[in-house]
Amino acid sequence: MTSSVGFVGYRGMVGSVLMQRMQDEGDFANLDPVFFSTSNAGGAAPAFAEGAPALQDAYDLDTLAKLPIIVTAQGGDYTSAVHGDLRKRGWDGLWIDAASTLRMNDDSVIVLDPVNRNVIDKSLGDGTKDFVGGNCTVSCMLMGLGGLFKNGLVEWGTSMTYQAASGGGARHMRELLTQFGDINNHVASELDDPASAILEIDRKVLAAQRGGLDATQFGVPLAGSLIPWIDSDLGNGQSKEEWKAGVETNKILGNTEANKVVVDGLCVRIGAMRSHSQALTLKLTEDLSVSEIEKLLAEDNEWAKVVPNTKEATVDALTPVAASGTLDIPVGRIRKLEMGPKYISAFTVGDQLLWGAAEPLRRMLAIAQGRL
Ligand SMILES: NC(=O)C1=CN([C@@H]2O[C@H](COP(=O)(O)OP(=O)(O)OC[C@H]3O[C@@H](n4cnc5c(N)ncnc54)[C@H](OP(=O)(O)O)[C@@H]3O)[C@@H](O)[C@H]2O)C=CC1
Ligand SMILES: N[C@@H](CC(=O)OP(=O)(O)O)C(=O)O
Repeated sequence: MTSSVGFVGYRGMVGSVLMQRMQDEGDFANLDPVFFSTSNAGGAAPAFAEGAPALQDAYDLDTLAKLPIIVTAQGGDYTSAVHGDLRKRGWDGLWIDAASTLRMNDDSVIVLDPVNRNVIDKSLGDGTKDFVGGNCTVSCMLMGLGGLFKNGLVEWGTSMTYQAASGGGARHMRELLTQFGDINNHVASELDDPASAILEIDRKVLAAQRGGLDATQFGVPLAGSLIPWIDSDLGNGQSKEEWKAGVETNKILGNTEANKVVVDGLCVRIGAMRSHSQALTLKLTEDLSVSEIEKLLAEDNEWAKVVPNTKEATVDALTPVAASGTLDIPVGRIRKLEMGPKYISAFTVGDQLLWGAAEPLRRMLAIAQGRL
């Protein structure tokens, strides 16, 4: 039996990845989609959804309230504007959301079913109605390192991230590419001349970065540089993105104050396109061998791909270029650190639009409909 599902934000960047994954998996055969728009109510539904009604007004609570399930990738402002009012009028459908707005509410669950299917199933049984995708960095880390976190083998962890431009949105990705192009244009003639002096090229690049690049989205140049701060300043030296690592990891795992794992580190924006990477230092609760650790990680879920800790395998398979556009979460650079037998390093990469955003929502919808 099919049921109606409302989709808000279907044409945005995260929404488009979600729609593509749903088409790839044949999900639309199992539901009657109703598409919403904040800007084009009455317009045509997307071509891939044959027979779907015209676009509905995403702020029309009467229409939204008729649906048993709403999936939104429209963003936090939309969630804030609509979710509370819908609930106030008694709507008790399932709200599946990509935005962070509701994530840390007591009555919401952060969804990442390969890691916390038990938490999801229990909360569905208990009547939870709000299911929210996790922060992209946290979700990608837990997909790669689930075998350690889920088995209670991590005493604490620190993650140093290398986050892609896509985390800011589509305009940020465009800005990065424009900056790369502008930098190249500044030194194109020198690059064409093999005899030109590299220090002169470097001087011109720096001059462009310091004054000649459009940095409207990121605020400062990203191309050929990096930005060691992501999201807002919490006022205690920590960025909001860094705070999410600890609180969301523990909420996803269903940990309590008694068994909470401390996770903290620095979050850094780099000039990658859509895959977030992170270098981790973990203190384990046991002295496990590297091969035992690799086995636990590889066997935890079908997407975690252990990369042997060799130079060749690492540069080939453990990069944003290798991971982007795939559901694989490569995890490598696993070795014992000099600090002692319980201290290990790891490096993991994941497409932040897939496991970092769209895929957990797609799978939550399938779980809610009893298809997964
Ligand atoms: N970017 C990311 O990495 C992640 C984002 N998220 C969450 O998802 C939310 C949406 O993010 P994202 O998909 O990047 O946002 P986008 O800006 O790509 O899309 C959001 C909305 O903008 C409107 N829009 C206006 N102009 C265009 C256009 N030219 N093309 C497409 N859409 C347009 C659409 O609404 P309409 O059709 O109604 O006009 C669309 O649904 C975020 O706010 C965040 O809460 C979560 C995890 C990761
Ligand atoms: N903050 C993330 C992207 C994101 O949307 O995160 P969240 O879903 O936690 O707001 C980044 O910039 O890479």
